[in-house]
Amino acid sequence: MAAAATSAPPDQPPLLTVVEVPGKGRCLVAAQPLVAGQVILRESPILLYPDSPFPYPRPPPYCAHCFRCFPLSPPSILWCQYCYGRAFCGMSCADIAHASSHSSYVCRSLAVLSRSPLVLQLPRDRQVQARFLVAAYNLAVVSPPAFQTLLSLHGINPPDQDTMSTAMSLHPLIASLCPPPVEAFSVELTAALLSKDKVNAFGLMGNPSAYGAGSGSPNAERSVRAYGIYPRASLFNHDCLPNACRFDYVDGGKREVADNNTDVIIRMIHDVPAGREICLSYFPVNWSYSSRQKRLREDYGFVCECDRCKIEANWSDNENEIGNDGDTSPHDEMDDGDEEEAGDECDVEEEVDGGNDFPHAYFFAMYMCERQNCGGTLAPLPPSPDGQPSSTMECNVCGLLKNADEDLGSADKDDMDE
Ligand SMILES: C[S@@+](CC[C@H](N)C(=O)[O-])C[C@H]1O[C@@H](n2cnc3c(N)ncnc32)[C@H](O)[C@@H]1O
Repeated sequence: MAAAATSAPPDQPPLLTVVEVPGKGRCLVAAQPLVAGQVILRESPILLYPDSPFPYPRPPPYCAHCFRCFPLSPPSILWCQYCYGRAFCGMSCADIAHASSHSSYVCRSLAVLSRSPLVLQLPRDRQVQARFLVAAYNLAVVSPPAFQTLLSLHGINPPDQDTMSTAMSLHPLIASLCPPPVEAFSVELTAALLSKDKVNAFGLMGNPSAYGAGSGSPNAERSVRAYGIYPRASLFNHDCLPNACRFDYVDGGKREVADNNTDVIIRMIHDVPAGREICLSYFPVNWSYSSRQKRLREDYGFVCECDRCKIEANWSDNENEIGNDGDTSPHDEMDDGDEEEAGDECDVEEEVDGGNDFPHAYFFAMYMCERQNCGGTLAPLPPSPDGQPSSTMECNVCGLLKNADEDLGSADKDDMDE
């Protein structure tokens, strides 16, 4: 086992240690006891790209740099003066973007791709993958060290058939329309990048767009707005009963302020002792055993042997398929979850009542969001500065706040923060 400390404030001991475990690769392990609600990692992305097909939607729903929703009125939108294919919420975002995520390479590429009939007839997922490839090759130009970091992340090697065929279809398109100025630009590199994206991208949840479907409705659901690559957060392995979960607050903070609103924040769900591996769930925790196993095998290349899977492997098919009503639209913890491929739900209430063969009933009762079709996980808000634990639980998908037995509603969060 090789170990290396993760970064922490210089004057404080590290919270997490990287450990190499055969069969799992790198794992993040608690370097000291960690408590419920504790923020164990806050990290900015090295790469971000929108979850939207071509062409860029008009009116644009969010800033192409900070990904915050444009305000309803008056919409202060600044179009890129070169391609008119991207809009920013002000000079500050536009200036930063032109030096990074919207460089002249991206500007030219997106302008061409947005008008290409070949691209426009691709399935939506492929178009989003084309956006990822442009963003990834751009990273090689604007930040070679960050590109090397991207390449150092885990990927399925050799890439699976699906990734290889995506690479074969997108690579020539990107090569012929706008070849990126990158050494080693090849279909193999394109496939490797797509594989890193599949395994490591986190979906950033936005509030409903000011212009989009459901706008203005208090019941409108949050949905994935963009994807980000976060190198340290990518080291968390999966467990079907995670002890930590991720949060993001894309629409939070002040517009035009570099306040890292696209950071990912990992918080502890409950206390763990030093030495315990810290894991996230790569998709909603209420997926059935067969859906979880399928996703992990096909997209992440491993067979899950966590404690929960060991128990559920012995359940009858009927028990595993409980709650298969087919109308779920869960949002993945790490990515958007291909809603059409979303897993069957396990009917939690039935299993909680069921008793002995469901030892993880407590987890579901305590840490699953109760809102229908949400699928989010609850973690306490961070402890107070003097270390007092918070009794308020927050859902990492819909933002629901719940205090012991009474719901506070997400609208009350700002009051509580003050
Ligand atoms: C996001 S990466 C996590 C970090 C990774 N272990 C590494 O070395 O970089 C996801 C990959 O980690 C491995 N992995 C994650 N959870 C695992 C688990 N519970 N059992 C075995 N392998 C796992 C799989 O190879 C998966 O594709």
